[in-house]
Amino acid sequence: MRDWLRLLGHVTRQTLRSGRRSAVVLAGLTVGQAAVIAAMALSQRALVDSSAAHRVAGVVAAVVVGAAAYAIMAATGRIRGNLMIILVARTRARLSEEIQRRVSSIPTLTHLEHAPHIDRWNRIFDSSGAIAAMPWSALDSVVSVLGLVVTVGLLVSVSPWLVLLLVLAVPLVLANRWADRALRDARDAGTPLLRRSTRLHELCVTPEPAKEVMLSDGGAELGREAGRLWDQAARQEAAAQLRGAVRRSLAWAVYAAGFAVAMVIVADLIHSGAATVGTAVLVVSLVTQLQSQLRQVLDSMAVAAEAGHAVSHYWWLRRYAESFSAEGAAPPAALVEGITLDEVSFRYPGAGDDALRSVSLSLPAGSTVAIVGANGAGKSTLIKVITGLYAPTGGSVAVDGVPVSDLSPEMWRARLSGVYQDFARLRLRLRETVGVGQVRFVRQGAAVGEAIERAGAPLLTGLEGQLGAEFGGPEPSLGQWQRLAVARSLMREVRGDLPPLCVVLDEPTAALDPLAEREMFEHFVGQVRAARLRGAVTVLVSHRFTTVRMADHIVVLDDGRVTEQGSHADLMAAGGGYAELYHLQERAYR
Ligand SMILES: Nc1ncnc2c1ncn2[C@@H]1O[C@H](COP(=O)(O)OP(=O)(O)OP(=O)(O)O)[C@@H](O)[C@H]1O
Repeated sequence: MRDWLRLLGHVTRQTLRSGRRSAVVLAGLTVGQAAVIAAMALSQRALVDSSAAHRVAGVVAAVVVGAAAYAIMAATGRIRGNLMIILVARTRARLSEEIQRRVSSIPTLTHLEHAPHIDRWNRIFDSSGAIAAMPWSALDSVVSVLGLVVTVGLLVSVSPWLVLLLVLAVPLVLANRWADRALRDARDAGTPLLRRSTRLHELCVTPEPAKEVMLSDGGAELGREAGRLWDQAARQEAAAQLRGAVRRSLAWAVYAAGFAVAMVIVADLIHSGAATVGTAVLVVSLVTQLQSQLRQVLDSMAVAAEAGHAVSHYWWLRRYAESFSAEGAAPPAALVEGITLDEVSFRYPGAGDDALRSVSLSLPAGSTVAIVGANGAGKSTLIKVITGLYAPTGGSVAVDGVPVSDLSPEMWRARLSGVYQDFARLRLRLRETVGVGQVRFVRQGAAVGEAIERAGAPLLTGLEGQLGAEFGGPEPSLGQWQRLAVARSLMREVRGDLPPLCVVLDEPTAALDPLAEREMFEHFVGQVRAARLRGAVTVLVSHRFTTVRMADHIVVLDDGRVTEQGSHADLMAAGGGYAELYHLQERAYR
C-alpha cells in the first residue's frame, strides 16, 4: 500500500508537469460530478415530495435543478473524457521516458538478458497506461464512493432495510477482486509465452536469422510455433476472463435478487400507507443509479488493481537501478599500474554454475593482453566483467588499485572502447553509425571522417547517406560492418578529452582469415597507440594463435579458470596446453 501511495504521488506530480491547468480542470470536473450526482438524486426526491404535497413551485425548482444537473453531466462528460485521454497520453510518454532513462542508468547487462527481469519490463510497459491513469482512477473511485454514499443515504431515508442493498454489493466487490487477480496472474503467466512467440516471429522476419530459417525451410514451422504460443497465452487470458465473468454474473444475480426484495419492501410500504407511489419511483431510480455507481466503483478499482500490480515491478526497477550508485570517483586520467582482478568469480543469474572461477590477473598499464580458450571457456564473460558490463559475484576488479565498484559507472564507461564479438550493424546515416561511438561528437563530420579513415572502413556513401538495403541504402558486407564497428570504437581516440583506459577486441574478426585478422589487430593496436601511451590496456580475444602471439601477455582460460598465463615465449617454453594448441594450429596452416 505504501508503494502504491508513493507511486500515486509520483504519477500525480508527473501529471501536473504534463499539463497543470488541464489537470486542475479535470480534477474540478470529476469532483463536481459528485455534486451533480447528488443534485440529481436530491431533485428526484424533491420532485416526488413536492408533487405529493401539490407544491407547484417545488416541482418546478426540482425539474430545473434536475435538468440543469443532467445537462452539466452530459456537457462535461465529453470534455472530461477528452482531457483525460490527452493527459494520460502525455503522462504515459513522460513515464516511458523516465523508465527508459532509469534503464539506461543501469551500468550492467543482466536486466537486458535475464528472462525474469525482461518479463518485469514487459509488464511495466504493458501497464504504463494504467499507471499513468492512476490519479484519475483513484479520484474516480473516491467520487464514485461519495456518489454511492449519497444514493444509499436517500434509500435509507425511505426504509433502513434498503441499506441491505449495499451489503449485497459485497459479493460484487469480492467477485471483481477475484476476477482482477485471476486476469493479472494469467497475464503474468502469458508474458514469457508472448516474449518467446515474438522472438520466434522475429527470427522469420529479420534478415540475418531469416536466411538460415529459409535454408532449413523452417519458417512455416517457426510461424506455427509462434502462433501456438500466442494462442496459448490468449487462451489462458480468455479462460481467466471467462471465469471472472461467471463470478461477476453470479454476484450480479445476487444483487438483482436483492433489487426484487427491495421492490417487495417498497410495495409493502405503499400497501400499508407508509409510502407513496412517488417513493416507489424514487427507489427504482435510486437503485438503478446505485447499480451504475457500483459499476463505476468496480471499474475504477479494476484500473487501480492493474496499476497496483505494476507498482511492484516499477519499484523493483527503481530500486534495482538505484542499487548501482551513480556516484563514484573519477577514473584516473592515465593508468599507472593497470587493471587487476582479485579472485573474481561470476555466475549468470539463474545459472547452476560459475562462468568464471577465482580469476586473479594483473593487466599492466600500456600492455596488450590476449585471452584464449575453447568455446564457452568464459572469454567474453571475462571481457564483460573487466569492462563493468557484469558486476562480479565474487572478488573484485580494480583500476590503479581503485575497485571499479567505487568508480562512477558513467565516467568509467566513458573511458572504455572496443568492438564486441556480436558488434551492432547500425543501419543509420554513415555519420551516425560511426559517430555514436562518442555521442557528443556525432555531428562532427570531420571527427567521423577521421575515425573512418583510421579504421580503413569503406565510404559506401557520403557521411549523410543512409546505410542498409532495407532503408534503400548500400548494404555493407560483414567485413565492412566490422570496419565500421572499429571506426565507431576509434571515435574515442580521435575526439574526446580523455582517451580510453581499456580497449577490448572480442573476436570481431571471426569472418577474416588468420592473416587478415592479424593485420587488422595490428592496425587497430597501432591506431589506439595514443591511448596505450596513456597506460590503456588492450584486451584481445582470439582463437588464432598468429594474432595471440603478438600480445605482451597471454591468459589461457579453461572452464572459467585461468590455467596458464605469461608471454608467448614463456608459455611455449612451459610446454603446456597453450604450446600444444599453438603447434597444432601451426601445422594446420603450414
Ligand atoms: N547471457 C548468458 N546467460 C547465461 N549464461 C551465459 C550467458 N552468456 C554466456 N553464458 C555461459 O557462460 C559460459 C561462458 O560463455 P562465454 O561467452 O564467456 O564463452 P567464450 O569463451 O567467450 O566462448 P566463445 O569462444 O564460444 O565465444 C558458457 O557456459 C555460456 O553458456
